[in-house]
Amino acid sequence: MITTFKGQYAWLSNFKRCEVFFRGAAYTSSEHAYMSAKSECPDWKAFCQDGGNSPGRVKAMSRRIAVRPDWNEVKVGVMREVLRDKFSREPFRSYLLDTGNCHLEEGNRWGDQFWGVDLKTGEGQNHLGRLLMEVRDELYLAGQPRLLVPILRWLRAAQRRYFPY
Ligand SMILES: Nc1nc(O)c(N)c(N[C@@H]2O[C@H](COP(=O)(O)O)[C@@H](O)[C@H]2O)n1
Repeated sequence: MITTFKGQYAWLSNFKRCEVFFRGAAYTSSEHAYMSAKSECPDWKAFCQDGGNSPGRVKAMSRRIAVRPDWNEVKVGVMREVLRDKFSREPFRSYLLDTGNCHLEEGNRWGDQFWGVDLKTGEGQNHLGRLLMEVRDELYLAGQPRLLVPILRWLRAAQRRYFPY
């Protein structure tokens, strides 16, 4: 079970610098790309595309902008799209596949119970970890014979549920 995206698993964090192409633009982390979708304002897009702004600064500034009204409905889809791009490329593709079928969750101390799991309370919906496992399954299943895909998908989900290590 991987329960924190730090140290040897820091590459799973959205704050890890990497190349991401998202909706026609290049970004220097999945956090930059994800945050860019919070607003269609050209100044905001430019701010997110500027690799000189750290992921933490982009996240902090996103609290000060007028976020699109339907953000809560679309944000999981945006994150899925961003992660698919990040992990389509090496070395991240291989790093993710090499985690096998291990359970992934971003344990955190910044109180995020939506994307991760709050280490103080043990509570959290773990949407980031769930999306990472979904993208990993897609990459894994893409290399398998098509006829076996439904069975393998079911087996992987069952294995994660009963043997998360
Ligand atoms: N503060 C902080 N430090 C990190 O190291 C993180 N990985 C994150 N998490 C990311 O923050 C994003 C959520 O932002 P919203 O709450 O949707 O505005 C998401 O990318 C998390 O992975 N935060």
